Formats: sequence, structure tokens, C-alpha cells
Amino acid sequence: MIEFKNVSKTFTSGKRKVHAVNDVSFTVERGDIFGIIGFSGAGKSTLLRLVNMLERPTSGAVYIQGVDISKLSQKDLRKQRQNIGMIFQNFNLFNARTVAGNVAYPLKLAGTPKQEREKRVMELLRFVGLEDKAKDFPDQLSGGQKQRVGIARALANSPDILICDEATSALDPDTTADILKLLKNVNRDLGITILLITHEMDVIQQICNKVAVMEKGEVIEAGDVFETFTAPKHPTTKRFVQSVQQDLPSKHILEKWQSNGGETLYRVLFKGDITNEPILSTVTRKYEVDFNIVYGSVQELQEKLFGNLLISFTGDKSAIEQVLQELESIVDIKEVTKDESGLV
Ligand SMILES: Nc1ncnc2c1ncn2[C@@H]1O[C@H](COP(=O)(O)OP(=O)(O)OP(=O)(O)O)[C@@H](O)[C@H]1O
Repeated sequence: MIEFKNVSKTFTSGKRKVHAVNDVSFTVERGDIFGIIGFSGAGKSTLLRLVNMLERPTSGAVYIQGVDISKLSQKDLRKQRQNIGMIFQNFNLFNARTVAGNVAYPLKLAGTPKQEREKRVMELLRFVGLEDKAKDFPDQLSGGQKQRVGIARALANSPDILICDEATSALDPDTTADILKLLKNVNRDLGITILLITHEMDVIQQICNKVAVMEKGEVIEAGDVFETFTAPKHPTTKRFVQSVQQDLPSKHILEKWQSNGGETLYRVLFKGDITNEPILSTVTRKYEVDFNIVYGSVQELQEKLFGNLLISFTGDKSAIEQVLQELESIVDIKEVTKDESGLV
């Protein structure tokens, strides 16, 4: 649906060159909610601006539905832009226009007749839950309501793609959750592909099925959200995942554990449906070994379960070895290294 093929964008100011986007290749499939995450300056906004042709690539190409958008005529480009809705962190509403006037604006630009326009505006306001606010002005609305207007406006011309530029960064956590739910409905009920940028892993966790992690203009890791969360590879991806999944207790707790004679700690990762089975108790009972859950969480991700537990074993040394061997064939289990725990 959207394909980035070796895309680079370099800005030159005087003698300085900034490689804002550097040889980026990935594909957003139809129906995806695709999140791009990165710290400030990673190149996320530039990448979005390349999709709606506010910037042109220095090299490489962006294809939308198989068409290299840099090769479009002005007329086709205008048409293509109508096919891409966009929402913004600061909503970008016209304060002098009513809510209905804001939503009607892109329809007016597209030459939609007045009667049809009015019908469509009410349909859109109903969809975003603001049918009673049609005559209000933006400054009479809360942040969440403003973003709902932004979403209604972005959907006015029935686009195939919705681009979200930090759409929830200015909102509180409850309002963020409501807006993300609405975006999920946009994706599921209207079949619209969503490409979003964010610096919050929470947003990726809540609604995306795919993710690309950007750093210094490059995509350092990309793929399925469940896989990325459960087995992040790059250190920056690990940092983002840790920002929403505390996978180790504080050093203070670990030191206490150690000074109380704590045994070796193991990290066990359960993925998918396997959490339904009492694996730990079945295997440890078989070898008469006891286990102790020291720390952990079980989360839902992409409608699958992901358990991340720190456990220790007590019992006969060779029996523990057998338990570990058997568990290794069923789940992902690894000793927590000193590097990881920070303990000496
Ligand atoms: N028009 C421009 N001229 C020169 N440099 C630019 C321009 N636009 C972006 N940059 C630079 O490109 C790099 C990437 O910027 P970009 O805004 O794409 O990052 P970002 O990940 O969206 O960051 P943020 O989350 O802070 O918005 C930065 O170093 C930025 O200063």
C-alpha cells in the first residue's frame, strides 16, 4: 500500500548536511495500523512529509498503491492528497469556523455540492461522537473533542490512508485511550490504513499491529508489534519496550534479594496461548523442585498473552538442571546475567 524504497532525505543548510532520513525501506500493507517510533530528531516527521509529498526524497522513492508519487502530475498529486487524511498533535483546526465548518472544509475544496456536504458532515460527526457540537467553535471544545473534529475532517473525502502526526501527544492518558479506540474503529470499520508517528511506546502497544523504530534517520528495527515487544533486538528498541514493560525490579530490591541468600534468577517468557498451561508447576513437580516467582507481569498484546517472569528454583542441583533443560524446550528461559541485573 505504502512502500518506502531506499528513501533518503538530506537537508543542506550552508555547509551543514542533515541526513534526516537515511536509506529507509519498509512496506505498510493495506489494513495495517503502522507505528513509527523514535526519539526527537529521529526523522519521523520528515518521513511523514515524504508520504504526502510536502517533501521530495533526495534519493529513493515512495510508492502509494504501486505508484511512485514523485512522478505524479500536479493534478494527480492533488487527487492523491485527497486520498490521504491527516491529523496533527495540535489539531490544526480553523478557530473562526464552527465544528461543522471545519469538517466541511475539505469537502468544499473537493467541490462536493452543499446538500451532500451537509449530510456527510453530520454522518462524520456522528461517527466521531460529536453530532451535538456541530455549531460550536473549536475553542469551546476539550482537547479530545478537538482531535475528534480533526479525525472527522481527515475522513471527509473517504481516504484510503490516514496519517497521524503525534495525534495524542497533547492529550491526557484517558483521552488518549479514547482517541486511540476511535482510530482503531476508523481502521476496522472503515478499512482505512493508518500510518502514525509517536515517541510513546504505549501508543504502539495499544493500537498498532506493525512498528518501525527510527534512530538518526534510519529504521533500526521493524516488524510485527507482538514480535518486537516480546523479542526486541536493538538496544534502542529495548529501551522503548522497557518504557512500558518494567521487566526487572529496582536495584534496591535485587540487592535485598541477593543479601537474603537469593538463588540464581531466571527470566521466563511465555508467548501466545501457552500461558493457559501450568507449565512451571508441571515440570518442577516432576523433578521435586520448588520455584519462586520473584517478579513479573502478564500482558495482553495484539490479543495474545505475553508473560515475563523472574523466577528462582530451590532443590537438588541436578534436578534443577533437568527442570531447566525441560523448560528450555517449551518456553524461552534464560539466566538473568549480572550485566542485566547490575548486581556484582
Ligand atoms: N527543513 C529542514 N531543514 C533542515 N533540517 C531539517 C529540516 N527538517 C528536519 N530537519 C532535521 O532533520 C532531522 C530529523 O527531523 P524530524 O523532524 O524529521 O525528526 P522527528 O523524529 O520528527 O523529531 P520530533 O519528534 O522532535 O519532531 C533533525 O535533525 C532536524 O533538525
